[in-house]
Amino acid sequence: MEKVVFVGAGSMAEAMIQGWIEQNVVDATQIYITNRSNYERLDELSLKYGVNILQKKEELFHADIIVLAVKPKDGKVAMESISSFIAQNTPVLSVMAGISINAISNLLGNRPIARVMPNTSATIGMSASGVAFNEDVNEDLKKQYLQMLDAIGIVIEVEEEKLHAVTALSGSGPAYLYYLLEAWEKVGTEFGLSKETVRKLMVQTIAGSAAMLQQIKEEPDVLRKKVTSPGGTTEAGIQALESHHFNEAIYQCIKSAEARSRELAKGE
Ligand SMILES: NC(=O)C1=CN([C@@H]2O[C@H](COP(=O)(O)OP(=O)(O)OC[C@H]3O[C@@H](n4cnc5c(N)ncnc54)[C@H](OP(=O)(O)O)[C@@H]3O)[C@@H](O)[C@H]2O)C=CC1
Ligand SMILES: O=C(O)[C@@H]1CCC=N1
Repeated sequence: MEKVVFVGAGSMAEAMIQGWIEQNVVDATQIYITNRSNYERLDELSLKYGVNILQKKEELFHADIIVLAVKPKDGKVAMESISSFIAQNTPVLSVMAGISINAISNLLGNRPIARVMPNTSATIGMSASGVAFNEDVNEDLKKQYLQMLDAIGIVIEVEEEKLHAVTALSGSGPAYLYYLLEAWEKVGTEFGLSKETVRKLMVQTIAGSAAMLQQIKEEPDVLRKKVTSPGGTTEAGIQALESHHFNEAIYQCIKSAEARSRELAKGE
């Protein structure tokens, strides 16, 4: 991989750039970035990671891979602006939520396309990514794509249709956990603990629970029951979650996010 061009240099692009550089997947000198108008951001990333700023669109002709990392609403304009500058077979990797492979090939022509749904934990090599490929991605390229995605976390190949669900679950997932932590910090400080103490306790609680699920191959409900003493504190807590319709809230959360991904796919 000689030249990787990011079209859109926002937070997801930065997460991937940082992950790829730190995991030695792509050298900073091989990465080129471009934005619509935020040149300060390009300077910032260039200074921080040593990546190159794309000077003119003609340079896209020499790209080995183009990463589309603009917001879904900007996808059409961004693709139209590069379509006449990219070589016939240059592979495209898109992280745009909801924008289908079909929509991408309609604007950029038939070519190898990977649609990826990473999450921001790519920054530290901990993304949980889903990926779908079109039929123009041959086995060698698929291997290369999977290696790149593996370097920023774990990656699971799914049917394209299922990327809506992946987006709603693991794409948005970090935000749900941060939101939960915000709520824990609010209540913990109401009980007189400092925010720092609650943060330390609960971040370790999240990390420990995730590690338990990974290392001790037991179902979440089995692990939950081991925490829950009859008539104890956890039972009281879970009962409160149930009476406040926790399951329904989570169901609606994922359903709304999945539905929004489908709307984005229709350009709404
Ligand atoms: N953030 C997340 O957790 C995740 C995001 N995604 C997906 O990643 C994509 C990017 O999201 P995110 O990084 O958060 O968004 P940001 O808003 O942080 O970044 C988008 C970037 O795209 C640039 N841009 C917009 N229009 C164009 C254009 N026409 N040509 C070139 N660059 C352009 C913007 O530059 P300027 O400021 O100059 O307009 C901006 O730097 C989205 O499609 C999202 O669905 C996927 C998984 C997780
Ligand atoms: O909120 C969004 O649309 C993007 C997709 C997944 C995470 N962030």
